[in-house]
Amino acid sequence: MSVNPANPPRPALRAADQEVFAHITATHRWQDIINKAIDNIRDSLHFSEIDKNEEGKKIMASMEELINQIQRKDKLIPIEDDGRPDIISWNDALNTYFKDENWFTATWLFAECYLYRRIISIITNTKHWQNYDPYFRQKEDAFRVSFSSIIEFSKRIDELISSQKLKINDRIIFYELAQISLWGNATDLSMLPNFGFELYGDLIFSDWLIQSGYVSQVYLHIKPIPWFVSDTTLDDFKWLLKTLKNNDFFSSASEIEKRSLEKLVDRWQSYITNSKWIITSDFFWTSPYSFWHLEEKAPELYADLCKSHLVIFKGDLNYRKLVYDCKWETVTPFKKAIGPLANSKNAPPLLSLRTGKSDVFVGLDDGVEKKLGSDKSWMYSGKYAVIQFSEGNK
Ligand SMILES: O=P(O)(O)OC[C@H]1O[C@](O)(CO)[C@@H](O)[C@@H]1O
Repeated sequence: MSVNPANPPRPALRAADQEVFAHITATHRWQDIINKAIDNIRDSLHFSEIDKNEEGKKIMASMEELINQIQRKDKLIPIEDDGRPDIISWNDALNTYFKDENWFTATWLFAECYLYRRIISIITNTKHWQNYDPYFRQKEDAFRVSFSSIIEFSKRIDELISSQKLKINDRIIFYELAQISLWGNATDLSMLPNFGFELYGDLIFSDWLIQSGYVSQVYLHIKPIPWFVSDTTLDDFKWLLKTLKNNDFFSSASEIEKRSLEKLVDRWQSYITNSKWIITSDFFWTSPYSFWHLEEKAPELYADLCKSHLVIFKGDLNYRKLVYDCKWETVTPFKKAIGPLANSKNAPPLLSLRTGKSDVFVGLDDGVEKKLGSDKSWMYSGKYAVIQFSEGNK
C-alpha cells in the first residue's frame, strides 16, 4: 500500500495508544484548549448585542458538544461546509482515509488537525463571529508577559546590526538568533506562552538576516485560519506591529525604549513596503497532510519553496508533518524521515528548528536515546530540541 495519511511510512502515532503523548493530548489537552476558547467567547459576550450573544451561546454549545464527541470517542464526521476553499479537500481526506475512525483510532496528526478545523468551521458558520479568533486572548496575554524581553531585544537588535556592519561575530550572532527562534517555541499556549515572544523572535531573526546582507528577501508563511492556538495569522501579524507602536501598551517603557520599538517597527514596515518581507499564506499549511505530500497537494506552493535558498520550518507541528508523525527509530537519518522533501527533483535546502513536544525524534546519534532514559517524556517535555538540515536536491 502506498504511503498515505492513514498509512505513514512507519506505524502511526495514535491517541488510542496509551503509551504515547498523543493519548495525553486527546484525553486532557484538547478539552482544555476547547474550554479556554469557550471562556474567551463567554468573556466577549456583551449585554447590548443580543443577536451576537445568541450566536455566541450557540458556538459555546457546539464546542461543548465537540468535547462530548471526543470523550465518547465518536466517529469523525464530515466538517460542516463553512465556505472556505479547503473544505472539500478536508472532507475528501476524511472519507478516503478515516471514514470509520474515531478521535482515538485515527492517526494523531489527522485527528488533531481535524479538531482545529472543526473549531473554525463552527465559528465561521455564523454571522457575527466569522472572523473571531478563539485563541486571540491567550496570544495577547502571552505577548504582555514577554514585555521586558521584547524591549530588551529591540535595543539589542540595533547593537547587533551595527556590529554586523563592522562584520564582527557573524556566526555567533546567527547562532544566537537561531537559538532564540528555536527556544521561543519551547512551550505551548495551553501551558505557557509562546506566541508573544516566538513571532517577535522570528522577526528579529529575519530582520538581522536582511540587515546582514545574507538574504535579500524573506517569505513569512502564516496560517490562513487560527491554528494550534499560537500559530500566527495575518491579523496577529498586523496586531503585533500595531501594538509595538502602542504607547499605552508599553506605557511603562522609557522614552528611549519607546523610540527603539518605533524604529524597529518602521524598519519592519519598510521591509513589507519594499517586498523584502513577503507575507504569504496557503491552506496546505492547515491541511491534514504531511509534507511528504506537499508537491502533490500544493504544487504551486512547492514550486515557490523550491526557488528559495533556504526554507526554515519552525515548531513541533511542522516537524511532525515533515517526518509524517510516526514511530521512526530515533537514529533514522533526518533526510530519510522527510522523504520526498529531501530527494524530489528541485527539493530546496531545508532547516528545521524544533523543540520536542511530541513522540517523534529522528536523526539522533546512536546511544542518545538510551542515555535519555526509558521514560519517554524527554520527547515531549519541551526540554530538548533539534536543529536539522537537508541540503535538498537542486
Ligand atoms: O506550536 P508548535 O511547536 O507547532 O506545537 C504544537 C504541538 O504542540 C502539541 O499540541 C503538543 O503540546 C502537539 O500536539 C503539537 O505538535
